[in-house]
Amino acid sequence: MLTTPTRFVALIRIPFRSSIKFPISIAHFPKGYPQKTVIRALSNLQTMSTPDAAVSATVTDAGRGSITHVIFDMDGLLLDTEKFYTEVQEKILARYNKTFDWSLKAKMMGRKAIEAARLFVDESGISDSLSAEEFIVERESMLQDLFPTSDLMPGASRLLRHLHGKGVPICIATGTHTRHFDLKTQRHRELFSLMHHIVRGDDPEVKQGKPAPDGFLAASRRFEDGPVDPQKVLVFEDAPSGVQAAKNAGMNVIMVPDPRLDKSYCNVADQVLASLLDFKPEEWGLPSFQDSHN
Ligand SMILES: O=P(O)(O)OC[C@@H](O)CO
Ligand SMILES: [Mg+2]
Repeated sequence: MLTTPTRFVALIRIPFRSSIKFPISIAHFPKGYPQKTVIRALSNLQTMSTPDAAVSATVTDAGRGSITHVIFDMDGLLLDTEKFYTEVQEKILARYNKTFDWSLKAKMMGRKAIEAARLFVDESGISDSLSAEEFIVERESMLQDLFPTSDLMPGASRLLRHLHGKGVPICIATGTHTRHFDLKTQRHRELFSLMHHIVRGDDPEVKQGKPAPDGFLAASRRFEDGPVDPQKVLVFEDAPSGVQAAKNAGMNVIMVPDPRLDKSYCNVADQVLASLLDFKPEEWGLPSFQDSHN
């Protein structure tokens, strides 16, 4: 169960389909929020439907104002590609009788390739045998055949089509370089054509990779009416570095982490969801879904 810190947070524990009814306990709301805002935020939460388990639902800063633009991360968030990196990195480490664990994975996710590679060889203790550059070359050759088979994450198509259909400007800001982007998205060209624009890891305006805000700030500038007030931007991310990059850009961020990621990495995001299917657009001032996925 993932929770996020208490800053302007109503930390709500609502056990679903359980006999015990916990009272809704409010951490605290900043002074001066109109009573109706607090009540609206709580009533929205009470209508959240998440099956079967108690969930710690959080809504930060209920008066944060409505979202007008949405920026999506790609790997691990829209596309189920992080598993390919894990698989290949495990194979490479096995050659050195080492195992690849999630604490190193958590640091690498979302970063530019060379930055992630340096972390990999250094923290695995193999830099004397394999340089970061050699690791990238070897990893790329192994990923070439995997990337074109990339599947969408649950709820990705539904959310992108919903927001696009309602006229909400959406785009992507990814650490992935162009050559890999084309491979990963080749089965999903029509869906990705709904994006207003796409900022990739090798974009000239992205001087530094996540957790630097460069990619999200460049993405914000390229909307029709950009640059957009960061308070009006909602970012979706799967990686700690990406969440931090969004916060560094002054934006709102929802984290949808791999369930194997230690929850200590999930306490920076404004909201944490188990899946895009659990996202409630109306909580953020965006048009609600007509369907209900569950
Ligand atoms: O920024 P995203 O799309 O997650 O790309 C990360 C990718 O470089 C692999 O971790
Ligand atoms: Mg990602």
